[in-house]
Amino acid sequence: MAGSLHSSAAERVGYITRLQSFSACHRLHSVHLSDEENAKVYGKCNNPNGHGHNYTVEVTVRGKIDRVTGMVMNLTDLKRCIEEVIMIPLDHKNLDKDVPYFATVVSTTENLAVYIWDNMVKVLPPGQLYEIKIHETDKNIVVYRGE
Ligand SMILES: Nc1nc2c(c(=O)[nH]1)N=C([C@H](O)[C@H](O)COP(=O)(O)OP(=O)(O)OP(=O)(O)O)CN2
Ligand SMILES: [Zn+2]
Repeated sequence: MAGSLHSSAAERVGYITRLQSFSACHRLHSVHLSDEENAKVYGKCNNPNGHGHNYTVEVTVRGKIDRVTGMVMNLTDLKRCIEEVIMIPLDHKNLDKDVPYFATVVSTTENLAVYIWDNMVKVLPPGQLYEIKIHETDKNIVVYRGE
């Protein structure tokens, strides 16, 4: 088809997403703030006893749909990456105490998305990671695209 965006020679781009749920506890507390400031900024989420979430992460990869395989990437490979980057270090963990990154970085969902992004790019083919979306609760959702 002459002039078509998707002539037979063109490559099509697709987005594939895999969902992964995990459970973890945390406390919102910044090392850059006093105890009083922490209590004021984070309220109940600064309670020293912490609290838990059942997080759901959406990992989206963008890439050319390979003509031969029909895939952007094999979802089985993405599943392996998610196991390594999300499940092993984060599931059933205390984010602040068990994950060294969060010793000095406050464990907000924004920072959790950055942590997952930074580690996911290390195990995925270059330039393929498109988006990390985290559902912290049914109502609280964070998106990070590496900016
Ligand atoms: N910008 C951010 N704000 C807040 C974060 C965060 O990660 N980024 N996190 C929290 C708390 O950790 C916690 O997630 C809040 O939980 P909660 O208020 O219970 O969640 P809901 O709003 O969904 O609950 P409802 O009380 O039913 O509305 C706080 N802020
Ligand atoms: Zn929380």
